[in-house]
Amino acid sequence: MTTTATTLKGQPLDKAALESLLRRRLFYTPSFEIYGGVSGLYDYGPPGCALQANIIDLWRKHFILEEDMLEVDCTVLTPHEVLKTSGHVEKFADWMCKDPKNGEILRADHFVEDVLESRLKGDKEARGQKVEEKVEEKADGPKKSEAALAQVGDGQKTEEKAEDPKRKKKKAKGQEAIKLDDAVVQEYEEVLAKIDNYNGDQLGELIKKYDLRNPATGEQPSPPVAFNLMFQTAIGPSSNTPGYLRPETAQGQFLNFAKLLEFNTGQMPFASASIGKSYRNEISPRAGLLRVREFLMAEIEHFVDPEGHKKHHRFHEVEDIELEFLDRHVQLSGKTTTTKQTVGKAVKDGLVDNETLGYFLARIHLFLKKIGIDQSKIRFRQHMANEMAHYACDCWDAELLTSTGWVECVGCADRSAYDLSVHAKKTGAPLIVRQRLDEPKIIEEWAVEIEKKKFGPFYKKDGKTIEAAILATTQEERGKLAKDLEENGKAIVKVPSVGDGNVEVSKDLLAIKWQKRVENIREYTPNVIEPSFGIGRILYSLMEHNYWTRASEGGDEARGVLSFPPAVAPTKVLIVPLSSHKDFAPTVRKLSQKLRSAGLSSRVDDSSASIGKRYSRNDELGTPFGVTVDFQTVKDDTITLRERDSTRQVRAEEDKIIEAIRALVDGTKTWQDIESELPLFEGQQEVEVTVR
Ligand SMILES: Nc1ncnc2c1ncn2[C@@H]1O[C@H](COP(=O)(O)OP(=O)(O)OP(=O)(O)O)[C@@H](O)[C@H]1O
Repeated sequence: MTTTATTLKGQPLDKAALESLLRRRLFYTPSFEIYGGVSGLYDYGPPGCALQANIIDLWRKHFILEEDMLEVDCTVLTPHEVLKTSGHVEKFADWMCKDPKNGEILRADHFVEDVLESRLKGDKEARGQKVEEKVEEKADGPKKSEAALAQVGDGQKTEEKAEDPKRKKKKAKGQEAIKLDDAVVQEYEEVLAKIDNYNGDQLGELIKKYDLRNPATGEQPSPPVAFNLMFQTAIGPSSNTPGYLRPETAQGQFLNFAKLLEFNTGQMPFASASIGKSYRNEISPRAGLLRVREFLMAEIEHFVDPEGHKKHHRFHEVEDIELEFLDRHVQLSGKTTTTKQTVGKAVKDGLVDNETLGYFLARIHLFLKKIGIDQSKIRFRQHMANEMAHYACDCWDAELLTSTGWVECVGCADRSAYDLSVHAKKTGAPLIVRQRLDEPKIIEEWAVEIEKKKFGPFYKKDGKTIEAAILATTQEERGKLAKDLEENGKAIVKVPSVGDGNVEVSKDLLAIKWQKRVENIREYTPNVIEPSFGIGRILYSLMEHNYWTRASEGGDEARGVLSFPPAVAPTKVLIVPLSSHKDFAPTVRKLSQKLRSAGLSSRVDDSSASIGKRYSRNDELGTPFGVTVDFQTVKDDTITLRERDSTRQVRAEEDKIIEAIRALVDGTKTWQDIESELPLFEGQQEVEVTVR
């Protein structure tokens, strides 16, 4: 697998050049910049919006339409009660520590990671080895990238500022070349491989054990404390309904489960899906779009019967797809080596727990491939036990390799029956499936019969608690109670909250009988498999994976190209009139109209720049096709069509060219097909031709 940051053409990635392009072309920009900006908040400009809309469009087709998912759009504002029940109020937190000298707030795991990595880097330098730029780093990686992009800072808190001068000092200091013992190097590497698995105490121990100090001040930060990532608010003017901005779209989907099941005429399995903004008050967001405080998520909740090993009826369609797996045992042994194998084998061998989970991992892979993510830069990493969210029982992340290392872009968790169960328990709403059985089931079991008239008056205020405890007994416990009642006329029931916890019951207050009953309906709480996509992270990775540079003809400055697949490219066609001659205007208008009618977005560039310059401007925007209107067009209605990556051109009548573009955008034809169908055009000289 690729491990270094390279462009699409294998060139070393010049991140600063890419970021300058993205800023210049207004893909995205720091929010509130003229007020100094706020870390972790970004606005998208026109190409960014179009790119995001196209990714979402493909996502909808690939998942919602393909699988008949039920789309919902739930509110961002969420009452406290809901997120308390789901466990987010208590557990949705990261570990944070503070520099005692300058008050800088640090995310504990990232701090440990940063310091150990810079020590390892210093060691490599001391040994005279080549030092690669941060390829195994997490999303909050090299902060310089964000500094270059954003120059953000809200002017309030030290940790909020992107271009923190102390950070520079920290980097400079962190890179000192000091040789470490081989055993220490190995230990550091092991810690880094399982960095996501440590809790707050363990991170605190690592800070002490390795004497990790903030390079900005030379101080050891305070012991890590939990910091809840949710933004709190109050709903309504009286402020008596506390709430939060949702940290995920999932809860709205769970709360609507019963209605969605009914909408689906009671059929299982089924999936709901939602696309919308989520909010997390990240401790120190410094990695551009990779870690922000407001971001677009696309989430699927696939509800499945837990009986029958969570089989999936379309698993056979994906079982031969090969993925790179990084399992939890490998990480725990301190390594990051992946294994390439088919999803079918991974499920068969138990590496991936079940078919439904495996099905979605493969479908995620296919989606990422479709939108143009580099195949050699995708891996699926299994969560380690401590790393898993409080609701998950197994979890795999689709990670993409970027210049800041491997970044989780899609999480795919088996949330078991956790969410539906806790909400049902709290509200009493039946978040269950009632399945009519094909054949009635005869069930033989111990059943409790309570003499209500005597039981209540006998136990008075404790009656309800004791009854609940008896009804909650297992079959085995009931068998023992039945035996005691039969032999002694009385028995002891464990009820911790009453008296000394041992309550005596007698056979005139209740009976426990061996009974047969017929069951026609089976009730169960479905399990949930949840693929959860962070669209911003995918979008940023897509930009890095599709970026490359080609030399201009004069050999001067290399020009950036974003080779997005036509389906996701922000604009599909650039229309370039040869000059501003008035004869071209009607043709350009007609052509734009026809492209619009064919559903193809286009932009006209009738500036006075050379044709080559105008094309290269649009190469930076990732526009895959260009058409030139010249004097020949006015005469015979023919236009040239230029393909962005090869810069090759064909020439044909307008309608044929529009049809060719349509086929190229919807993926039914390749450029090679078009070249074999339409005459090549070689009359036009391009400014840039060769790949550096
Ligand atoms: N702060 C963020 N900025 C941008 N995208 C995010 C952020 N947090 C999560 N995401 C996206 O949402 C997806 C699902 O969220 P999930 O809760 O699984 O992330 P997470 O495990 O908390 O991420 P991380 O460990 O990187 O903080 C992630 O795969 C990621 O693409």
